[in-house]
Amino acid sequence: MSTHSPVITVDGPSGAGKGTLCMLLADKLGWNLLDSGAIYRVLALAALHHGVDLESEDALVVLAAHLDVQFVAEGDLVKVILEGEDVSPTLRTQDVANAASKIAALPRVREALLRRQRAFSEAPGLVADGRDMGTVVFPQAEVKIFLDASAEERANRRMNQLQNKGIDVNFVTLLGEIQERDYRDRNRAVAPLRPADDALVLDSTELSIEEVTAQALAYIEKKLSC
Ligand SMILES: Nc1ncnc2c1ncn2[C@@H]1O[C@H](COP(=O)(O)OP(=O)(O)O)[C@@H](O)[C@H]1O
Ligand SMILES: Nc1ccn([C@@H]2O[C@H](COP(=O)(O)OP(=O)(O)O)[C@@H](O)[C@H]2O)c(=O)n1
Repeated sequence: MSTHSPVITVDGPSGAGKGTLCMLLADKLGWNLLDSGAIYRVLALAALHHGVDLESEDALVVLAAHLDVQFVAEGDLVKVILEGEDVSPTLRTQDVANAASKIAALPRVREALLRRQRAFSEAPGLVADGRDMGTVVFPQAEVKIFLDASAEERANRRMNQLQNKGIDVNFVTLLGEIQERDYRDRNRAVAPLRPADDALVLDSTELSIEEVTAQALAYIEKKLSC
């Protein structure tokens, strides 16, 4: 018999702080964590490795069905192993992000990845980070948060993040890429980026990570005690 485990979804555009918030929430609650963007990124990387055309939906669906990926927790970090190789550093590059956003617009690719994402929902609970967690993947989730911030602030955060890793980036290029990805994510025909009707919309433009976490935790406490 399958038992029901609670789910908290955090959706929003790139650089809004979803990954940061989800990691803190999963840690604080002792719940499982799903970084659904990593699944789209890993499929994009597999396509690039195997020379699969990013517009070939048929080939991508086959690749998705046979995707050999493992997420291995190591302390605070999650190592991503694709076909036996640790691809964690490559996975976070802008090239892979842009490729992920292209394949994510294909309906049958999204369909092929649904079961893999839902399998993360296990006791004692799940914190799910993505674009369509509250609208499509876990529409029954007990708590839904949509985390947003201005495009400029998100590009700034991403630039600092990349610079801290020693990667030199140009703010204007980064902002352009983020806006292009936002546009594709918000306007695709299937599972577009949007807040679920029952989501709390949190604008983090003027908020610190601590303030966002405190507001999210207060909302979660209220929703889970109902
Ligand atoms: N509220 C915030 N204020 C300032 N920086 C933030 C905030 N939230 C996250 N960050 C930083 O912004 C960067 C992007 O955050 P991340 O959690 O990866 O965003 P997302 O998962 O939405 O793309 C990280 O370096 C993170 O430390
Ligand atoms: N649930 C999800 C998660 C990611 N994605 C796609 O995958 C891309 C990479 O997602 P990500 O969450 O790793 O990206 P960032 O927010 O970290 O920049 C996004 O731009 C989306 O196009 C999606 O379509 N649906």
